[in-house]
Amino acid sequence: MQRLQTTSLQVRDNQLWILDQQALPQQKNWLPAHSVAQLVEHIHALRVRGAPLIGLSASLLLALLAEHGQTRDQLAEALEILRAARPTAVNLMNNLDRMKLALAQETFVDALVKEALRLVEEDKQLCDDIADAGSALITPGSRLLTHCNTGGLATAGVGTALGVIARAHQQGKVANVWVGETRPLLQGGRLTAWELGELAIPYQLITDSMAASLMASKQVDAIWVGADRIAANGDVANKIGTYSLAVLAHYHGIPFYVAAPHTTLDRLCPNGAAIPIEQRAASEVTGVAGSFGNVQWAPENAAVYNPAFDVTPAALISGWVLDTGVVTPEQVKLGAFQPQ
Ligand SMILES: CSC[C@@H](O)[C@@H](O)C(=O)COP(=O)(O)O
Repeated sequence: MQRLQTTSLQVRDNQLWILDQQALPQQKNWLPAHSVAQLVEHIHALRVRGAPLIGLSASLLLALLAEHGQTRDQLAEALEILRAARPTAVNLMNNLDRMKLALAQETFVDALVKEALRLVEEDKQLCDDIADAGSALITPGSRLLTHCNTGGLATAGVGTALGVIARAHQQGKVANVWVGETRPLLQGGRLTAWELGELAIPYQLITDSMAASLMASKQVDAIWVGADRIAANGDVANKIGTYSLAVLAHYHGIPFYVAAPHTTLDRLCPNGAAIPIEQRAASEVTGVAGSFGNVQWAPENAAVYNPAFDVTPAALISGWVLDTGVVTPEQVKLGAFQPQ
């Protein structure tokens, strides 16, 4: 396969490499994702993360394995293992459905490579289209709040919610970005803060629990988040903490927007209650481990609840900003996301 480089994925020497998003921003380590076992482990450890990126990395790996001579049966098995690597983000399943069609073709090696590269190119365009549609909703002088990381690290392009913010910044409309640190794994504090710094966009980092008082003191004009899955009724699964921001925004009369590509839509999922929510290890809540060091603050064997995502009901969302344009609450009620 040709050489390929996005912010956090690389194909070189006919192998897949990933930028370790658990070590950022302190370390910039490119790690091998040469086998299904390696990539699945990276996804579980959130070294590869962000709904679009997970789907793209799995598709690229399948194509590379095909080029390395794996049989159709081996690839079909690999595809199913990759599909199960992350339950909440539907982009993975959507991308792999397309790869499955390519695998069924007679010249499947060629078809898989072309399809994986097409998915990467499409994702860049989806991000650009979301950024165009979303930035039109942002008024000059805006103070925006975002959660988790939805930027170039999480996609092949400029990102989703963060792409909107970056585009609006280019248009001179962003006064400040409030970045929620996003406990427990700090995707906001580590990744979004880093990306905003690289883009020279003014931001201030807050702990998640500071959002309410910021809104009460009228320092937030709009909230922009991404999505891991959008159900047919408009409910949205996204990083844990998104729902509390939506409730707070509703109370304070602040617009709350969800930005995502159409590959995040799951028309067959009737509502948020049907979205599987990944539960994660207690150790993520009882302390920190990894490139920050190894610190445990909770008592040994503390009981922990650690869902990775929550569901924001459609009723709290002001608009779903897709690559196809802005979908309003009225359009969602009339069935815009229902099976076609
Ligand atoms: C463009 S990324 C969209 C979502 O995947 C993002 O908002 C999010 O919740 C990411 O969670 P993460 O667990 O860090 O992958």
